[in-house]
Amino acid sequence: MPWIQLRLNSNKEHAEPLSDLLMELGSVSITFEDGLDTPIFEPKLGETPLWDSTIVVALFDASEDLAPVIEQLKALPYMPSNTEYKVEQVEDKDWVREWMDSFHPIKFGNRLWVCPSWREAPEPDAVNVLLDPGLAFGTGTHPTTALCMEWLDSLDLADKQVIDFGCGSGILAVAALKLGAPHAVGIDIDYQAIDASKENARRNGVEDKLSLYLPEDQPEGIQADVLVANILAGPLRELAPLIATLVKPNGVLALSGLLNEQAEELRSIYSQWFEMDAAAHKEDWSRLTGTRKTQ
Ligand SMILES: C[S@@+](CC[C@H](N)C(=O)[O-])C[C@H]1O[C@@H](n2cnc3c(N)ncnc32)[C@H](O)[C@@H]1O
Repeated sequence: MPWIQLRLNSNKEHAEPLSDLLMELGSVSITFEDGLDTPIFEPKLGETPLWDSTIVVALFDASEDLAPVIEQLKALPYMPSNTEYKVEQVEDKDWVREWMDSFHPIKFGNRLWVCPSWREAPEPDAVNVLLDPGLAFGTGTHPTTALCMEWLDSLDLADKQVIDFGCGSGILAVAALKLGAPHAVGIDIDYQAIDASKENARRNGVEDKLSLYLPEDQPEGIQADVLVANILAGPLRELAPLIATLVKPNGVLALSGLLNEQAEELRSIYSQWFEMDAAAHKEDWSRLTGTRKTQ
């Protein structure tokens, strides 16, 4: 179906009421874009923080006449008189198909591959994780995930219990299981991540070896030989004492999701419980690893 979109500049205060009005006026979807390249890195779950300069983009069926819509917007008391109302044709594409075409197998370290579930594995005898991320984060294309996958690939996971804290699509837990870990626990605050992880474990034939929990359901006293947490600096800072208790003495951990400038602070916090190694970097992102002290 062909589409048109109306694009206009707004701000933090007015973007939401404008969005509500545009939906009432027939828009089928609204997107907010950053008007001034001021990225928001760590929004809380369920929150949609907006930028001081927010571009509102409203999608309409191409048969809609946008002139009366624009007239109603112009009449709003808070709409600046110099607002530009840009009407654009939207190229008609199969967006799911487009995304699927752009997602290719990726190799991490020496033996580990992530293959989209709809593609053939380039090395059938390698350790292949078949993945469909669904609505959850974790395709392997992001540097924070890649840093964790490379670390897992470098470990001998035979006999090792693994915790994937912030499991998203389950990519790290499933990779650990396919690399030989006998059991893994995935924990995430987002139930869509729990669903996606379950499905990816099933797709890879390791569902019997993966236990998944929302944090409130996590059993007391669980501990792992290997813990990987790719969840951004804020939660890693807040959860440090808890994460430390989840790792056995002499167990190892990897922390990812840190910007390079955040690594030193996190390294110092986790040094209370872990002998920390030098950070590894990929683009703007760092990974910290360490070994749990025995006391
Ligand atoms: C960056 S994604 C990582 C997903 C996947 N592990 C990967 O490496 O690609 C972070 C995940 O952590 C989850 N998360 C964020 N804060 C959390 C918390 N306090 N406890 C558990 N999970 C959390 C998010 O819901 C999200 O799925």
